[in-house]
Amino acid sequence: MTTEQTTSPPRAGVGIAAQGLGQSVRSGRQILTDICLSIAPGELVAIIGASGAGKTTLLEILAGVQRPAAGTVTYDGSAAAGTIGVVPQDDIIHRELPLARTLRYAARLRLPSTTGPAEISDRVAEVLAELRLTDRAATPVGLLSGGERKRASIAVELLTRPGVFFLDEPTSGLDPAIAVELLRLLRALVDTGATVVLTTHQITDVDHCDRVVVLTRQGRLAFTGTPAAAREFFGLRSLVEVHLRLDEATQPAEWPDRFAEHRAAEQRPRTTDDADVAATPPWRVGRLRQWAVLTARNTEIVGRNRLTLAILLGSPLMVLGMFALLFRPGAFEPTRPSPTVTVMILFWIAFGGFFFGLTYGLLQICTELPILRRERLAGVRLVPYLLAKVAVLLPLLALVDLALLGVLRAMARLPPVGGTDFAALYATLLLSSAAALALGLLCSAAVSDAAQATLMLPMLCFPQVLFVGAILPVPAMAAGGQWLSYAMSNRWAFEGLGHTAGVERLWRDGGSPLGPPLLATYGDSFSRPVWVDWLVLGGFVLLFLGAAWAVLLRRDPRRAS
Ligand SMILES: Nc1ncnc2c1ncn2[C@@H]1O[C@H](COP(=O)(O)OP(=O)(O)OP(=O)(O)O)[C@@H](O)[C@H]1O
Repeated sequence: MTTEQTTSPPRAGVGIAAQGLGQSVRSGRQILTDICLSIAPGELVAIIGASGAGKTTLLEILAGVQRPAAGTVTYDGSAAAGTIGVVPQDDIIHRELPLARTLRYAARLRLPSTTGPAEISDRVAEVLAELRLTDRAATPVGLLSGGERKRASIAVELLTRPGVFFLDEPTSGLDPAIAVELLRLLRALVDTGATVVLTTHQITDVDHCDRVVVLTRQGRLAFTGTPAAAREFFGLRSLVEVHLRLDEATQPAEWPDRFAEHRAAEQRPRTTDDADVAATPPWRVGRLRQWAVLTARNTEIVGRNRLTLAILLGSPLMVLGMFALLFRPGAFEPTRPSPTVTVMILFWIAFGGFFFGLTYGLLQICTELPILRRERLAGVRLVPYLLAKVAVLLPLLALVDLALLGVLRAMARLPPVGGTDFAALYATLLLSSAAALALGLLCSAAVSDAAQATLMLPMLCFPQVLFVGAILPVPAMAAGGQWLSYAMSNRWAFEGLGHTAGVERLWRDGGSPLGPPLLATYGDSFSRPVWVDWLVLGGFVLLFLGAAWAVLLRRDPRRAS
């Protein structure tokens, strides 16, 4: 296999030293205690231990994904990790795109901005060849086999030629032959100078490694050294029985204590202080380029997923059809208006804009949180990430809002307003959709999965129906309801639409006896200049996007101890 390629600089393996690592969870339970270990540059290392022993936690701390509650990790003697590759357990790259496209986007997000398109193509081709995926380049990621997907996931990280790779259970779920092939691949990476650290449940994987780190069930270090030394230390012919041997201990600290004594007698291992290779300084792609790449990728994902696109555009059209069937024409006819119908038309248009925006945003983030988490490690920032969502979805919303207003006006369900007023109606509806989109993104950032997001939908919609002031006018609400109505973006959209549609004049001066009493009930709901409604709706957009940013920042594992 080709390992060193023409366009890539040689890789420098990174030495890692962990001192006194400890981690605890919210309940206060200690899940890792006083882990001290040293990994030399260019070693292939397996972390093993029973389920729940803390393997993933240790890997994430070593990779800088989690902050330890105690202790330090240094890379070649420095606290800065340089360029590292983290390959999580789940297959977390977008499944819709062909593999080569996925890698191109990943490269544009990870490589320095000065890297030109030809260089990116070369790098992607190199990585595909290195991971023996060249013939799968045009296959959508979702159609790759489990082993190929795992290699694809490694390929994403290989693009930057990191000096150290961390892989969480790379062989889990793979058949033994594919697992061995993957381990050989990792060995080939090590042979090019990289340091590779992985967790595994497959004890046979350890035989392919230079070093094994054994954790007890209590998250203590029972051993670190070569697999042969581990067999000798535990008095085993095969490490397959290592968990049984650990469980024979009468005290949780028995093996860690024995190992501490053994280590004290052993020669001092090569530590990172001895290391002579500096980690590559990390670079970060600029915000604007990140936004452009993410927007292009989102657009391509939406475009390739025809069914999603059909639902995104088709469901508003269905709603539009329902409105056309529900409302008779001529409710805004000045000589014979139907005041109660005008309220309903304006309210349902406002609610339609809100609902489309909300549903567009609600599944956007929660369905790709692991991808975001991974890309955050590669330097992706949250502002470009959120704005790239808006950049793709807002034009679609602009299209459906325009269709909604245009068709209803053409079918005489709206007043025959001129160009300026139509533009004002459109601006109100689009801002309302944008606020709802931002609210959807916020909720999507706050939940853990699509099921929770879907459950939130009624909770978000009900108040935007009840407290908007359409079904029950704001002056007729209880005091609490009146206060709550200020927080409903839909209220400002409904009242803004009503102002531009001229309902006050229509009810007061139109030919319906129902108009004046209705106007008395609604008070001055529609008398505000529409730009005030626009300002408020714009404020909601910023508020919800800001809150989504804050929530995502809080969820960043590197902030948690
Ligand atoms: N955020 C968290 N909150 C509460 N408990 C946690 C959290 N993260 C991990 N744990 C607990 O810490 C322990 C170690 O978890 P970890 O995932 O590191 O173990 P593991 O050895 O990788 O397990 P497995 O082999 O089953 O994947 C487990 O008991 C787990 O339930």
